[in-house]
Amino acid sequence: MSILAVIFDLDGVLVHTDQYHYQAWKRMADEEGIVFDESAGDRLRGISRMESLEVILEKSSRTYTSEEKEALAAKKNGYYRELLEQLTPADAAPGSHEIIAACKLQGTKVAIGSSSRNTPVILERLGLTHLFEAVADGNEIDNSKPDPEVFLLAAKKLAIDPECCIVVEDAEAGLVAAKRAGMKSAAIGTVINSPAAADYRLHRLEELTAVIWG
Ligand SMILES: O=P(O)(O)OC[C@H]1O[C@@H](O)[C@H](O)[C@@H](O)[C@@H]1O
Ligand SMILES: [Mg+2]
Repeated sequence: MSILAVIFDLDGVLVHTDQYHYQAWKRMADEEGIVFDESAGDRLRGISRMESLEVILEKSSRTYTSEEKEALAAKKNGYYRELLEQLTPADAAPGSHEIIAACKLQGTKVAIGSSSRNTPVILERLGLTHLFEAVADGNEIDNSKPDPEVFLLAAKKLAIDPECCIVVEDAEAGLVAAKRAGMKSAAIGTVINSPAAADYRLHRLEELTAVIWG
């Protein structure tokens, strides 16, 4: 089955906002006196804001009410949005423009499949919004990765069969979601070193051209 569409995860694939997520959670965790480090940060890749908070609170000695949790998540998102204000088109990950341009040239559709509710803001700041035929994000789904919902929604918006899509992901949760969606997957970033459910491993985004077109 040939590949007719590429569905890109956003944070940690097309832009380094995975680092901003980490910094914003770290600021919140420090204020709460909760231990949080980069390996814990890797567990948050791909999962929703509230699920991320639950992972962080596992290390807390006290319990939080749901109102307190909402307040902590909102605080983190405020810190994160402050960091997003620094983003410019120059912050698109190396190779992003090239791989999107190659897809356009070949007639391969491109979409975003992200758990983030900040996706529209990030794409705007990067000046990338107009390049995607479909965007599926955290504002439109009930279940975040590893559930396949966001990728299936992207494929539906593209009107392309899931089996003709390849997902590019930096998160274990996202690779599992791609598999559950019946899609191919390519891992990039630190996840390439773990026994993830990926069909391909990329050291650079440009390597995707060889995966799709040989
Ligand atoms: O808080 P946001 O922007 O809606 O992001 C939700 C999730 O978006 C994903 O893209 C990130 O990998 C996760 O770490 C994050 O928790
Ligand atoms: Mg990601």
